Amino acid sequence: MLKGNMAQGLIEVERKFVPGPDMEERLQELGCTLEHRVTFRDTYYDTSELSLMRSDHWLRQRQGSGWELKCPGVAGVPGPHNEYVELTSESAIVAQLFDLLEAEKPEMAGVAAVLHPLKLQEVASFITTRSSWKLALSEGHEQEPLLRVDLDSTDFGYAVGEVEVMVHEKAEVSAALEKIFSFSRLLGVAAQEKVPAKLLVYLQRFRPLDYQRLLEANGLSEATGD
Ligand SMILES: Cc1ncc(C[n+]2csc(CCOP(=O)(O)OP(=O)(O)OP(=O)(O)O)c2C)c(N)n1
Ligand SMILES: [Mg+2]
Repeated sequence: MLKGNMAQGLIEVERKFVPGPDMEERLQELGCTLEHRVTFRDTYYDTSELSLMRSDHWLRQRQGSGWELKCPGVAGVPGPHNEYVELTSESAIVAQLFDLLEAEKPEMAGVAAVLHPLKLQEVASFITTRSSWKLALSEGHEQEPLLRVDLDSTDFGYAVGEVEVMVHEKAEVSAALEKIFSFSRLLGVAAQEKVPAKLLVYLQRFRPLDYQRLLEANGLSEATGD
């Protein structure tokens, strides 16, 4: 489906966890430094049949950073983590959308211009307040991909953390997973802990019929723990 990831987008390898009350202190003890605190709105789009989400593709516009399409990853390592290719170039996103939705691709268009012809509508919109942490690198390891931790809380009262490494190639995924798992252990995250994405909790609460549809489509039965 996707060819070289270098040109197309980065691979996000991540693991979510339930943040405890003293998580920020714990991160500092473990050598993390605060990068920033930000607040942004995410708006997700799909067809009325949820064609994108049902095939594990997630299209959103994030306030301040533009369009993004997360596509299922390529390494296929099973476990309590996620691996997605993130497309952020509008032309790559548009090309992928037309591919997925089997429509005739226009010569040139931005994502906003193709929403209507592809029958893509807003399905969720919520605000996240995030603190972003990064693990300070030891000397001589400048080449290594950075480990990041985000602590998120949403305007609908859900909090989730994630330990994340971005890599360029499939071959780097397993090393990234090692890092994520060993750091998660230090954070005290239970080995098989599975924590739902903000969007899935949003859909379950506010669009239960859509949520049900998603569950039926791709076995997300454990997504929000019921
Ligand atoms: C059980 C289960 N969980 C998640 C998924 C995938 N999924 C569900 S919603 C979804 C889209 C949202 O992804 P997420 O990482 O939760 O977003 P966020 O942390 O806000 O963005 P970032 O800043 O990291 O880019 C995905 C990939 C799945 N298929 N199954
Ligand atoms: Mg994430």
